[in-house]
Formats: sequence, structure tokens, C-alpha cells
Amino acid sequence: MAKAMIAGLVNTHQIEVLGKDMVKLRALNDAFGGKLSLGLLQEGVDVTGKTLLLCVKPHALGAVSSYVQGEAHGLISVLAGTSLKALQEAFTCKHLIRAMPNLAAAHGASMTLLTGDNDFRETSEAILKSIGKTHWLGTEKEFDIAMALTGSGPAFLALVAEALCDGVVREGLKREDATFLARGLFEGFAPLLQANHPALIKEAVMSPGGVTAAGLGALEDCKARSAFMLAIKKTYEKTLK
Ligand SMILES: NC(=O)C1=CN([C@@H]2O[C@H](COP(=O)(O)OP(=O)(O)OC[C@H]3O[C@@H](n4cnc5c(N)ncnc54)[C@H](O)[C@@H]3O)[C@@H](O)[C@H]2O)C=CC1
Ligand SMILES: O=C(O)[C@@H]1CCC=N1
Repeated sequence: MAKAMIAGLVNTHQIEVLGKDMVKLRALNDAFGGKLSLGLLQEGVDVTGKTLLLCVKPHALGAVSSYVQGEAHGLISVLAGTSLKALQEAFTCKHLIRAMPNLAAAHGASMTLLTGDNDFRETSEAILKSIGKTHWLGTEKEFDIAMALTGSGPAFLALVAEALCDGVVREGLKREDATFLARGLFEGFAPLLQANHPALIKEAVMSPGGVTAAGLGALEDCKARSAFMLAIKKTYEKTLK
């Protein structure tokens, strides 16, 4: 996630990357043409007046915060399931934001959620727009629910793509043809979804008594819709633990 954010920001912002391993940091800097400043994350790192992008796994929050000192200007955290309250207890900063990008950030196409301090909304939106689109949510509850859709969504859609491919392979299609076709399907589906409500797309394809109706009937028999709703529920509930 950090690498994707750096790629989006490197040409417009001064970026200092703090990490544990100087060899890895140098390799990262080489990948970005030497445009980064590097620093070791060690006791006493002064972050006064800086805007921090926190991109470690949630369990590393305590370790990272124990190293830094001073009052940061802003802190933008991408840590899943880590509340504003927990961040506030760990860091001293003027403005606090939670952000939830997704894996498409690696292609500049993230759908990133934001919530937190309204006074830092514009700045955080400008920063996160470097990796795709942003959407501000007024409460942490909405943010945590929406995360199940956009943060985890690439994994759910990957499962759909994989399952559809498995289906045609089971019927006899070659795997490479299936994969090529699924990529084309998803590419074409993106603009369709931008222009139409999903229910209308389904209705447009579902001819009376036709082949798609037979397939959709099987999905309803298998409770596919209910399975996806349960997946969202479980993802959201896990966020709260
Ligand atoms: N992978 C995803 O699709 C998404 C991930 N996130 C969030 O992004 C965060 C990072 O996830 P990834 O980039 O996938 O993980 P990652 O494992 O690729 O990157 C984490 C980085 O943190 C460094 N690190 C670990 N412990 C550290 C410590 N104590 N001090 C300094 N650096 C430390 C690691 O060396 C590594 O470079 C997580 O909190 C996750 O919840 C958010 C949205 C989507
Ligand atoms: O599953 C996770 O914990 C992270 C957060 C959202 C996507 N991946």
C-alpha cells in the first residue's frame, strides 16, 4: 500500500519514507529514481509539523508510535479496523484521518474511503486522489461498513472471476481462454456499471425463458445473493474486533 501511495505522490510531493530496514528502503528509493528521502524508524524520530501516512499492519501501530515524538500536523492512517480513538491515543497530531484504499491503488485506480477530522478533509482528499477516487463518509460506522465493499471488494470480485473461470473450464474450455475472457468481461463491465443500475444490467441480459435466466436461477437456488450479504456482514463484524 505504501508503495502505491508513493507512486501516486512522488512527482508532486516531498516524500520521506521511514522504515526498519535501510537495505529495503534503498531498493525502494532506487525504484523511484532516487526521489525519496529515507530515514530509519528509530527512537526519537521527530515528526513535528509533518503529515504522516501510516501504512503498516494494524498490529505494528504501538511499535511505530513508540518511536516518534513531537506533534505531527496531520496523520492519515490506512490501518484496517483501527479506530480514530486508538490512533489518537497512539499519536500526537493536529488532524487525524482514516483512509481505506484498495488493491487497485497499484494501478492508480483505488476507490478510497475517508473519514475523520473535517478540517483536514480537503488535504487528505487531495493526497488520496493521487491513487484514484475518494469518498468521504461522515461517521466511522459508515466507514467500517463501506470498507467491506471497497477495501475487501477486490478479493470478493476475484473469487467471482475465478469461480466463473472454473465453471467454463469444468465444461471444457481451456484455462487460458477462460482467463483472457474473464479479464475482457470485467473490463467491459466497468463502464456498463458506471452508466447503469446493476438491476437494469441484469434485466437487460435476462431474456424471458433464456439461457441467462437459467444461470441466474441457479445462483438464486444456491443463495449467492445471501452469501455475498453474509460476507459483507462478517467482514464488517471482523473490523470491529
Ligand atoms: N492490502 C490491502 O488491500 C489493503 C490494506 N490496507 C491496510 O494497509 C496496511 C498495510 O498493508 P499492506 O501494505 O498490505 O502490508 P505490507 O505487509 O505489504 O506492508 C507493511 C509494511 O510495514 C512494514 N512494517 C511492519 N512492521 C513495522 C514496524 N514495526 N515499523 C516499521 N515498519 C513496519 C513492513 O516492513 C512492510 O513494508 C494495513 O494496515 C492494512 O489494513 C488498507 C486497504 C487495503
Ligand atoms: O483484509 C484486510 O485486513 C485488509 C484491509 C482491507 C483489505 N485488506
